[in-house]
Amino acid sequence: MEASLHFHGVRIPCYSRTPRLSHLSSKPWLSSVASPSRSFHAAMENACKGGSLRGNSEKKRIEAVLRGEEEEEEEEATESHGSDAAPFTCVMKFGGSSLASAERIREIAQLIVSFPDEKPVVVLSAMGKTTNNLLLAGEKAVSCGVSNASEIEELSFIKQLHLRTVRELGIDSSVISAHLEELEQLLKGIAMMKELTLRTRDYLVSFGECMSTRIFAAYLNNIGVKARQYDAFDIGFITTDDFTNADILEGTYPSVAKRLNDDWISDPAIPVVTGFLGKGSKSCAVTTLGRGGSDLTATTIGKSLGLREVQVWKDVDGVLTCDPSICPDAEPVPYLTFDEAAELAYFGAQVLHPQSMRPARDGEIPVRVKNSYNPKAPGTLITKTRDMSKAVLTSIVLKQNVTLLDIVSTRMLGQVGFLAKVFSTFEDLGISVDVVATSEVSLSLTLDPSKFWSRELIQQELDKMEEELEKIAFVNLLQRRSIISLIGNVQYSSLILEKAFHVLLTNQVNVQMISQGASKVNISLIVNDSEAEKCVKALHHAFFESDDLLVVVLESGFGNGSAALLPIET
Ligand SMILES: Nc1ncnc2c1ncn2[C@@H]1O[C@H](COP(=O)(O)OP(=O)(O)O)[C@@H](O)[C@H]1O
Ligand SMILES: N[C@@H](CC(=O)OP(=O)(O)O)C(=O)O
Repeated sequence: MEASLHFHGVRIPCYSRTPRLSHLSSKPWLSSVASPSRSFHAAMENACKGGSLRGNSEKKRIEAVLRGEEEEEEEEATESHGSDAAPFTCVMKFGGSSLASAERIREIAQLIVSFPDEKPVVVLSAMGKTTNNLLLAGEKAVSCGVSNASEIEELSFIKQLHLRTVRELGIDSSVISAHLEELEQLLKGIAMMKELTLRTRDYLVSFGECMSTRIFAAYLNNIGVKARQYDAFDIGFITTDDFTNADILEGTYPSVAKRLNDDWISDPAIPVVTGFLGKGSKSCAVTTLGRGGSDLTATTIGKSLGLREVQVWKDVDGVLTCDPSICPDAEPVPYLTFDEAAELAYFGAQVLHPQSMRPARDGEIPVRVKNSYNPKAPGTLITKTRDMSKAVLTSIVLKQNVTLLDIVSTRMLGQVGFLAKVFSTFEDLGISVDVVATSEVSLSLTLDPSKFWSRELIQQELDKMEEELEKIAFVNLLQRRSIISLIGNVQYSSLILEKAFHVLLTNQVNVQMISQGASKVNISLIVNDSEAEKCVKALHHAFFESDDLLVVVLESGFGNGSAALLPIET
């Protein structure tokens, strides 16, 4: 007997390759899925010239949106996504780990149709480790010579993975063949130029998401679920021009809502959108939102459409009490607030993109972190508030390889404007500060060089910063430090600190700086890199795995629990 599922009220057969939703529209969808967008081709032609995605008219349109001159259109868009007839219910975002092979893609497609009441917008990352491979291929291309560019190992790997996947899914390879050819041309261009600018790097990695979404949309159509592929840079994702780490601009929200709603109204089909990508507002070139940026794409669409929920599907059972590669016994955390999740992500938990909570918090759109390998697991639900009365510690996060800076004023006590001068130096140099502890004449702070500096320039940037600060202070720069962040309810800070310092003392670790942020969800401890993992393991054991300390782990079942620790009533 043929297995079947119901989706949007329509019965569809599992793994059938015959489209069954033709009554939803008279437009032949598959043909447009199969051909890469024209703007993409135009961009490819420009790639080695460092060209942009669109011509002048597009640039003018973006500028007009940014100036607010398309307000009428924006208002309409906002109205339409707020109405009862809103076509979409949620975003379902799948990361690279969920899309590693044809088999995984089949499972994800089945997972999507197994929620018949959902009308999702699907956001996808690149398949498996494709982004890493694209970056490696780009780096190799810089020095390998034009004649060797086609032989780069990572290029062969990317080609094999994508061609094998389309073959195994029964999709025509034309869906991605133009992209694969143009990717090879781009690598030859990089080899010829012997340089890989940040702008070209973004363009290079965009191939990953552009191909995965085309494959997935074609597969959905093949099994009878009508789908439409979108490149985010073509549907209104407007960003700053900070290549490799761009910020989403406000104009994105109404533009994306309008495009997705309008398309659905004229021809209903599940949108399959590239994660991680945008279009620079000035350059009109492809930008990326920073590693792991598809989470941000998902929450941006969630806010843009005012959806009920954003689901981010990973390869773990939700946000865990610690990075499982450090603590294999880490447990899922059932509930988090946006603030907790944002701190956790910002201070290094790879599971969520650091900026991804911002649109969700602004739009009050709940975010659910789920496991695509274990869909029945409840996952983690992230909302604006949660019952914090019993929550003490939620998660432990480690951020390694940070720089600690001790700055002591050369002037006497009471010097006015010392802190202002220090921070204006950072501002002038474009340096981001993470954790700060201060007295009147001295301060300690941590810098995260990986965020703002290209690797080759770190030392020059640090030297410049020292030179500037030494005009007003004694400066001591300490590298290879780690921030251990204790995320939870800082109302219980004495309990958390008492326990944490007991663990650190037992392990003979000296804390070099401590900071409790105004967010009331994070206490940060700075230790040497070399001791950091040992500390995290010991802290996790004490807070989450041990029952001999003065704690009891509350039931952490989804629905009534919280991953909390409480003092035992004595
Ligand atoms: N606190 C944490 N909770 C859950 N996962 C974490 C945590 N810290 C680090 N991770 C890592 O994050 C990974 C999931 O994030 P990511 O690789 O970005 O997923 P995807 O590519 O599917 O979006 C997990 O495999 C896990 O190893
Ligand atoms: N593919 C991009 C964007 C992304 O979000 O990936 P993932 O969801 O697999 O972390 C990256 O690897 O950074």
